[in-house]
Amino acid sequence: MSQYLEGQAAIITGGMRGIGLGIARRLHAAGARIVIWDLAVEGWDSVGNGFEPALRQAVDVSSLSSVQAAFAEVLERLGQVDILVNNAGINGPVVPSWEYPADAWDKVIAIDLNGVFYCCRTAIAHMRERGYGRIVNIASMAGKEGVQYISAYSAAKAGVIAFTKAAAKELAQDGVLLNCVAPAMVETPLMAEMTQAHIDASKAKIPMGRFLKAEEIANMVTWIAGPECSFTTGFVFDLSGGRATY
Ligand SMILES: NC(=O)c1ccc[n+]([C@@H]2O[C@H](COP(=O)([O-])OP(=O)(O)OC[C@H]3O[C@@H](n4cnc5c(N)ncnc54)[C@H](O)[C@@H]3O)[C@@H](O)[C@H]2O)c1
Ligand SMILES: CC(C)C1=CC=C(C(=O)O)[C@@H](O)[C@H]1O
Repeated sequence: MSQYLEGQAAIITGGMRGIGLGIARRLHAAGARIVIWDLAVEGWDSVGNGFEPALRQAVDVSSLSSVQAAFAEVLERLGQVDILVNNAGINGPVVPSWEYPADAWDKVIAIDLNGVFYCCRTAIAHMRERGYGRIVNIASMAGKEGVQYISAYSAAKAGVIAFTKAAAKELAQDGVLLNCVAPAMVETPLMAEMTQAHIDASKAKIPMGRFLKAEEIANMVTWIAGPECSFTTGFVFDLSGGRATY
């Protein structure tokens, strides 16, 4: 029996660690050829990570030219892109919005929102031509609810959700499906940037009473990224342990 994503080519941004690495590992196990995009891609540990990507590229998703150059190389090397997972992201300062430094705000929006747009814009042209594509954007519960003291992050993730819905409607008849996932907290280096008080408060909101695991996101993303997800586009799939039921 063939694997779910046999032979498909998948780009995962921010794939060197954390949630992105978990998604890359799971898509690889489903048969996909993996392209890792991250700011730095040295020091890949094939044994520890459990697989070898087809390609690793140093890409800054907040730079359209960096994204376009890397995408062109992927097409040269792999011939196609079936799946794009926009996972790269940063948190930024944990401060009240009226004290939020403007340059830090711009950086969070540049990576967490503009980066998703740049990668989608670049991949969509190719996917439309082929009449097939699956894009999964990693948003956050913070984008649905708005979380205090991380206003730029919350705004960027809300933007990712709205962008996904808008573009999904534009592409609904082209075979290119865009969806988001909205995870609650996962224990990664990004979470460690929050204050302990915020981490505790976030956990307290989760009826299941525990943090989410990267593997749980990866399992959901794998289905959304494949052909069995055929009549759902522009949707926000929650991973919230019962926190969000709307
Ligand atoms: N950890 C959580 O609790 C949580 C919850 C919900 C959503 N998310 C989202 O999941 C995604 C991954 O988060 P994580 O916890 O694994 O974070 P992480 O910090 O562990 O990993 C993020 C990766 O993105 C890369 N990256 C950062 N800026 C980049 C750029 N400009 N270009 C390319 N790569 C860049 C980093 O180098 C890193 O490898 C993020 O979008 C985050 O917002 C995380
Ligand atoms: C910044 C990041 C680790 C983050 C903050 C808040 C969350 C929440 O659920 O309230 C998380 O989902 C996560 O995105």
